[in-house]
Amino acid sequence: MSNRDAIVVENLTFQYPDTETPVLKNIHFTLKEGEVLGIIGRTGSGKTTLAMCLNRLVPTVIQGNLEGTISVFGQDISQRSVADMADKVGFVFQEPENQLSQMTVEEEIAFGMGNLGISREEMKYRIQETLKQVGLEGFEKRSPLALSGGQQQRLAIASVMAMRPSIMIMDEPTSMLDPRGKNEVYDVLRKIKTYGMTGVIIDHEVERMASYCDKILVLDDGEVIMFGTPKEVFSELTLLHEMEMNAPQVTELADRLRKELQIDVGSPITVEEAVKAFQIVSIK
Ligand SMILES: Nc1ncnc2c1ncn2[C@@H]1O[C@H](COP(=O)(O)OP(=O)(O)OP(=O)(O)O)[C@@H](O)[C@H]1O
Repeated sequence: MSNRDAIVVENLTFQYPDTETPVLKNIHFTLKEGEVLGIIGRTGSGKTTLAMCLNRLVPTVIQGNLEGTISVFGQDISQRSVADMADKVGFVFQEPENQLSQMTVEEEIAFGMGNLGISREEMKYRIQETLKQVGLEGFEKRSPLALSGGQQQRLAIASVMAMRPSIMIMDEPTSMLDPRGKNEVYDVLRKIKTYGMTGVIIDHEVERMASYCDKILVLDDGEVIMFGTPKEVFSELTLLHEMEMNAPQVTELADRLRKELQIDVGSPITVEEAVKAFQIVSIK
């Protein structure tokens, strides 16, 4: 992992024009290049607004009063337009149909690149490359509307990846999908991560986030309540429960085993960690 700061957010406060109080309050965090940040929090806590501040959708398209600074790879983005940010910060939305607008899969991937002035040859190369990365080779001539939900979301991811942004933001990319679709998308995200992608993902899937994310940020009523590794954040069960959130089920189970049966297996956050912890306890 690189030591370069990818995103630095300092004193970020944002208020929509028609609300009485800010929806984001004095937010601070730093994300290193190659890290993936997971943002969690109950509904209305400000997750989407925060994500949209990072690519300037807020406050340039969705307006309001923004204070504080956001730097992307050392550059203050306060004077940038959304178009200006497109090749630096890619955004994948919750509902793929809203993002897909073209007649064929290859046209869909070419569409975003078209705005960046990329040559035809390079576009052809990138279409093949990204289709391979998301497991949609052979689908070039298909209509995006004829794909399954998981395939559509992978196409939406491919069309953002083809623009080669340094940072990918994904706002609940699996919330509209069934378990199979969710698995397909996370399999792709894991693969992309191995290329050193810097990412920000909003999701309610704490099990998947525990193993996928490097850092977790917990938002509540516009404030950062916790920021740390998944282990640090998901070990704070009392705090999470106060905010009506849960840790991964294995962490919840370990907590109940300790409290109700006095069996201490620590605080595993993934099934793999839990299995190891149980092995140690059963050997003892
Ligand atoms: N354009 C807008 N104008 C005024 N208020 C807004 C606007 N968009 C969002 N809000 C309000 O800002 C708060 C934060 O909304 P936001 O969508 O960022 O939260 P969220 O954590 O992403 O929620 P969810 O999990 O439901 O998607 C909410 O109270 C919401 O009603």
